Amino acid sequence: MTESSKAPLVIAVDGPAASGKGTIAKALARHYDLPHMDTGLLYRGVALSLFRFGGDPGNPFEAVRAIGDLDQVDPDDEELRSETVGEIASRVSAYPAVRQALLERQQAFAAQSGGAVLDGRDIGTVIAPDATAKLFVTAAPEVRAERRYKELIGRELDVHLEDVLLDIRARDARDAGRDAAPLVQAEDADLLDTSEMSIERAVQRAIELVEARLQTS
Ligand SMILES: Nc1ncnc2c1ncn2[C@@H]1O[C@H](COP(=O)(O)OP(=O)(O)O)[C@@H](O)[C@H]1O
Ligand SMILES: Nc1ccn([C@@H]2O[C@H](COP(=O)(O)OP(=O)(O)O)[C@@H](O)[C@H]2O)c(=O)n1
Repeated sequence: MTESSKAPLVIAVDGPAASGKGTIAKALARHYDLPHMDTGLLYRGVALSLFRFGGDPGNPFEAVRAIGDLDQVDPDDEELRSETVGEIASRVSAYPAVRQALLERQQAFAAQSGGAVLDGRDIGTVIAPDATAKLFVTAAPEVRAERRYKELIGRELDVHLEDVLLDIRARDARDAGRDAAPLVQAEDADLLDTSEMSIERAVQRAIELVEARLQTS
């Protein structure tokens, strides 16, 4: 096969909350000079619109309607990355109609001609099942809670470690237990447990895993 006929490099990075998947996905995008999509922001955007405009996250129709307001959500809005919005995102993301309505833009991003890196919960299983490399990034819940706690404290938010751990456990259970595109490691994904890894080590390992897949693709 000649260089020009090679399939574009698509990297799927999935995993639970605060496992480090976003950090790894961004680093891979930089390393391979690829565009990156944080798909969690789409679900968080829907959640933030509902939260701001008083919509009911328990109502799938209202959640689908909020997708129409996504373009008005400021990606730098502080609230977008809050635990409250993450919690609402995990509720609305369980609705098949919400997932369906967000499917096309994620698949279009994954299918762009130059390749792409996407991170989320169902990239390797649903959005880009033919991705060149799939990583399932995880870490122990206590480690993830500590990381998220530090991140929130760094943004001067008033949070308690125990509450962050409870939120993370609740989100894990909901994301893994739902019927629609549950959080699950794709059969052909490489597991990357970052519990005892620094960011640098985790990124280095992620690159090694992608390189190994490139050798065999
Ligand atoms: N291996 C690691 N060691 C220590 N901290 C990490 C590691 N990976 C990520 N972090 C930090 O943990 C927090 C959550 O990481 P992030 O990549 O946003 O997770 P996710 O996208 O899975 O929610 C961030 O503050 C990030 O800097
Ligand atoms: N591809 C995706 C990405 C996020 N989500 C949902 O959106 C929520 C927020 O995702 P996120 O990736 O921003 O959350 P963190 O892992 O950064 O805390 C998750 O708890 C999932 O319920 C999803 O269902 N599918």
